[in-house]
Amino acid sequence: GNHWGYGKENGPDVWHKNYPVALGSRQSPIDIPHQVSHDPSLGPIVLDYDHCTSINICNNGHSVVVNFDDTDDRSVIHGGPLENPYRLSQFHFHWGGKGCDGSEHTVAGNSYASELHLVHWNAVKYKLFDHAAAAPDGLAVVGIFLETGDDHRWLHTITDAMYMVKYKGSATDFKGFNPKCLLPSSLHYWTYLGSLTTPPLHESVTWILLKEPIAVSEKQLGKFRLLQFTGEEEDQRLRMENNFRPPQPLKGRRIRSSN
Ligand SMILES: CC#CCNS(=O)(=O)c1cc(S(N)(=O)=O)ccc1C(=O)O
Ligand SMILES: [Zn+2]
Repeated sequence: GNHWGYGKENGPDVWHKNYPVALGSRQSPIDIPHQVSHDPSLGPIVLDYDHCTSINICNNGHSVVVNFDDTDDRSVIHGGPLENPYRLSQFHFHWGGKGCDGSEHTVAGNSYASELHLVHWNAVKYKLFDHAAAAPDGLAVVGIFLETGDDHRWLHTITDAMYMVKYKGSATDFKGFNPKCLLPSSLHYWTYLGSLTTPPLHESVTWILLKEPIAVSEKQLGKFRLLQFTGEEEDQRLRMENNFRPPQPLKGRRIRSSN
């Protein structure tokens, strides 16, 4: 059928036909304006990833995803706007085409080359990820902007594995990767209540966007674009790029800044 994607016929502008919440009141991504209210009561965000266990890296036809064992609390984030610890489930990226930007959130109207999303779920309140993913306080996604510059010394482990997951539906072992190595030096952040940026677009995400981008090289970004939206058996070979949803209406929401 007409599965959702990022093309002309199945892209963000028509997602609302199958996912009416696309027109809802807390959709993501958004543009972060110049002036955001600084909330002194917002504490630091804490990422406890020391015992995290990555399992595999896969191409789900929309992005490249690294999945984690989230059967216990070995890697969680807490603090900041969160009332519970949230368990790391997976991380993935959104990016543009050659020379074009591809972040989802924008800052004062400016896009970055790419955006990394670390997806966490509230396993204190919800038994299953899917339950949390549909609950207003179910998910917490940390967003990190990628800008082009020097090579990122740790991103190589991910870009080097991409030739193994070129086609939709492919996966390969990817153990022992700790995403702490992808964090910028500052954990200052913006936070607001939003949604998944892909269908089902559930309004279940507390977004925590780090202000400081990380630098990756054009060469490393180029390896993302070797991935394909399509499966090995499909005759259409669609390069995986521009897999980002544009900013959505703020609809009166408050965005808070940590400091
Ligand atoms: C039910 C359900 C669900 C959502 N799954 S996800 O949170 O891992 C996710 C989150 C996001 S994002 N861009 O909103 O963080 C994108 C894609 C996915 C995904 O299905 O792979
Ligand atoms: Zn995402």
